[in-house]
Parts: sequence; C-alpha cells; structure tokens
Amino acid sequence: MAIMGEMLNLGSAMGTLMLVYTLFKQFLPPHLQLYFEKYFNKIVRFMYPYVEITFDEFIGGEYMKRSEAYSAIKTYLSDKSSASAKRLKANVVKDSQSVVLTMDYNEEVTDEFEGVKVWWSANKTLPSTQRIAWFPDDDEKRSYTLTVHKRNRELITQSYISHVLVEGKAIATKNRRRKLYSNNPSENWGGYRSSKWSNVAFEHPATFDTLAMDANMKEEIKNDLIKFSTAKDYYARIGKAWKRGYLLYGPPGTGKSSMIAAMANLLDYDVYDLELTAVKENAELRRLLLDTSNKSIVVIEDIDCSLDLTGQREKKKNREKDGNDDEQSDPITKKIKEDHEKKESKVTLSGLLNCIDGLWSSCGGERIIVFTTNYVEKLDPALIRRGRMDKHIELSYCCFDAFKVFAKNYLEIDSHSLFAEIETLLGETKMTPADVAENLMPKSDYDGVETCLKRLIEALKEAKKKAEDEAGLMAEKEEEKQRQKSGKEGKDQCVKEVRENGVAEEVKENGVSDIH
Ligand SMILES: Nc1ncnc2c1ncn2[C@@H]1O[C@H](COP(=O)(O)OP(=O)(O)OP(=O)(O)O)[C@@H](O)[C@H]1O
Ligand SMILES: [Mg+2]
Repeated sequence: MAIMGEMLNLGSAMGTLMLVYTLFKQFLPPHLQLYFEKYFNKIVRFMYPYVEITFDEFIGGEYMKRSEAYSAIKTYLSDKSSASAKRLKANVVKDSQSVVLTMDYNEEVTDEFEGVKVWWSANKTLPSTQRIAWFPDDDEKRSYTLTVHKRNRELITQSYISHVLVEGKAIATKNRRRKLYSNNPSENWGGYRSSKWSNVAFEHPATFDTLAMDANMKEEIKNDLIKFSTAKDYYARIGKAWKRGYLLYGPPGTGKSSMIAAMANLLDYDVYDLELTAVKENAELRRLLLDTSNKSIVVIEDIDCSLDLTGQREKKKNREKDGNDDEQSDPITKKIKEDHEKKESKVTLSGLLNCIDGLWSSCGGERIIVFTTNYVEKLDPALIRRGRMDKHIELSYCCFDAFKVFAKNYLEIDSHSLFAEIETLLGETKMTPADVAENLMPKSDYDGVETCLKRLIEALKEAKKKAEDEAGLMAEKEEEKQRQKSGKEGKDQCVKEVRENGVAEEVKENGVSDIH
C-alpha cells in the first residue's frame, strides 16, 4: 500500500531484495526456509527506515480498560480520514442527522506535521485459533499504527503524538453529547469489550437558576464546583486525586436529584447513576468505576437503602452479641437464610470506601462522586468523613429565598402583596420545595398569579394546622403516657407500702426467722 509505495521509492535496492527473496524462497526446502526467513527479516529491519508505533484499543492487565489515547486517535483520524481515506465506515449518530465517518480497517491515511509526512493505519487482528465465542467481537484486537521515518522519530514522539491526542480530545469535546449512564447487571457484561454501562442522552433541564434554595448556599456550591473543575494543577501540586465528594441529604422532594442534574449541567459532565443493589461484589464495583470516564459525576442515590452499608458494623456487633445464633436454628431455616444471603449484594462498606479512596484515585481525575440520603444520621461516619465526602449539603424544607426562585420561574414575578404572608407561613410550617412547586404551577389556562399564590397560602395553612393537630395529639399521648406511668408508680408505691406494713406486723408477731 502507501507504505509499500514509499518503500519502493527508497530505491530499487529494497524492492529488488524483496523480489529476490520471494523467488528464492520457493526453491528452498522447508527447514531452510525458516532459517532463511529469520535472517532476511533481520536485514530488512536493518534497512527498513521506518518506525512503527502501535496504539491498542484496550490496555491493562486484569481489568482491561479502553485506552483514552486510542479513542482520541480515532476521533482525530475520523476528522482527517473523511478527506483522504478511500474506504470509510459510516456511523449515524442517534437522534441527530449527522454521520460520523471513520477509516475502515486495514485502510491508511496520511497526515502531515511540521512538514513531516506520517502514515496511520487501522488494524483489526482476529484470534489465531478458532473457537466458538458468545461475544465474537471480544477476540478481535483493534489498534492504530503510526508509521514515521526514523529520522523524524524525535519530532513525532515528542510533539506530534501529543498534538494528535490534544486535537482528538478537543474534537470529541466539541462533538460530545452528554450522557446519563446506568450500570448493567454483571450477567450481561459478557467480555471486556461489551459495556458495563448503558447510556441515554442526558437532557435534564434543571440548572442552578431553576434550583430553589437559599441564595448564599447556592452561590457557595456553584463556586465550589467551578473551583474544583479548574483546579487540575492545584490537585497535582498538593498530591491529591482530582476528585470531590458531595453528600446531599434531606427529606424527599427537597431537590437532591435536581441538584445533581444542575451540577452536571453547570460543569458539562456526564452522569453515572450507580445502582449499588445491582452490583454483586466489591470486584464488580471496582470494574464499574474503572469504566467511567473523566468529567463525570458518579451518583449513588439513597445510599442508606442501597445496601446494608450503614449497618454492616452494627450487624456484626449484634451477631457477636447474640452468640452462635445460627448454630441453634434448624437446618432448613439456616439454608433459606444462606440462599437469601447469596442473592444479596456482597458489596461491603469497606469495598466501597476502598474504591472511592484507592483505585479511584488511580483511574484519572476530574470526577465527582455524590451520595444522596434522606437519613444522614443512619450513615456510617467512615462513609461520609471529610476527605471522602468533602462537602455535606443539607437540602431542606422550602425557605422564602427558595420560594422566590419558584415565583420567578413559575409565575415570572419578583414581588407581590401576598409575599409577606407566604414568608410568615413558610417560617411557621415545613413544606418541601416539591410541594411548593406543585401548588404554584397553574392548573389551567385561567389560573393567574394570584390564584396560584392563594392556593399556596391555603396549602401552607392546611399544612400548619395539620402539624399543630399532630403536635397536639402527640402531646396528649405523651401526657397520657406520663399519667399512666405516674399512676403505675403510685400503685406500685401503695403495694410496696402495704407489703412493708404487712411485713412489719408479721415481724412483730412471729419474729424475723419465720418470714419468707
Ligand atoms: N430545591 C428545588 N428546586 C427546584 N425544584 C425542586 C426542588 N426540590 C424539589 N423540586 C422539584 O420537585 C421534584 C422532586 O425533586 P427531587 O427529585 O430533586 O427531590 P429529591 O430530594 O431527590 O427527592 P427524593 O429524596 O425522593 O429522591 C422535582 O420535579 C423538582 O422539580
Ligand atoms: Mg432523588
């Protein structure tokens, strides 16, 4: 091909040598052919004035990982090859009208860098042995090979390759559509090539502007995120992995999930929604996390319910306290218990912590991890200590600041005569932002601003009354309990006194030794 063409241009020496080799080889007995080939290759290598650099699609040992360099080269070359390669593969990008062209396998494209010509080829090698595979693609090895003249070796290795990687990444960023990933059950993982994550386009409309919360807190979180995303050098200097953990906690409907979407939209990151209950063991978790890309937010929602992460230590303690409970239970109960335990996820708290701290740090930077929970007090302190979850954010009931955001977004108003009453009511009662939003949303075309605000006032009054009634009921119950307790104590005291008096009488009559 092109390289061969170039080789022939080197002069007739190489070409003639090749010709002689091919002709001469035929006349040699098989055992001499091998011998001859070995030495011939040595001569060719000596005379061959090119260097070949190969970039494999997958790298790593135990946990094969898609090479970032391969992806960047692929993007860079798809830009180049659409102009120069003769055989192209077309991929229609889902939901969009555009077609992405990449060079076909065993095809070559040329590129030029500072006046130096280089050749790229896409290779696909099949396994040497035939075997039946469930996932046939798994056995194929794909790579790109860069061929350059020996005399340009330095320029290419020192400048050109990094130019290709930077360009490739920039093109990918430009064309990137953000994605929302969710983990596939490990039964469907197949070989290392098939993905552990399924994805859809991430199109959540929540932004920090639509997020209803305390204005200062919002500003602080936004600044924190922006500071993080631009702090590559800072993290490198202080020797910390470029990652940040956020713990979002608060009652249901206070905007935890909405905040994650707002974070992703602010930073232009992908979101990996990690369903821990579908992860069977620590090793699987590690592989999943290794398969996430930079510029991403890994989310574990409702961490308290996801797994028994909170109770692992307590459970263990309880088991120790209970002694050999298992040994006492009958074999059938024991078997059922064992089967149940087998089906359960075996991801442990320490497994999760190790992934966050250890391996996580070695798989590149610019990652955010977010945990959400409704019950922060239930979580193991080890899970949420600073350094792991760097920022704890409480999302709570709707405050007046948050209401004003809703009023602006939903009703397009900054002030209204009913605002004062709403402010007082919001100070007196607890209502989630989700409920406030629901009440402010016009229910029909005839619902004006005032109707919506009044509906909210009614709902707040109702919520306040309900809370007061509940508090009254609770107080009554408590009083009753106290009454019963003091009644019982009085009764016990009477019995005690009667008994003591009785005993004293008996002592008087019979003497101490007869009393039982
Ligand atoms: N602070 C908020 N700002 C804007 N919208 C909010 C806010 N809180 C809740 N909402 C609205 O309420 C709905 C539920 O919010 P979201 O799912 O973010 O709550 P959550 O805290 O994640 O709840 P859960 O704990 O049940 O997962 C969303 O549709 C969102 O639009
Ligand atoms: Mg949520």
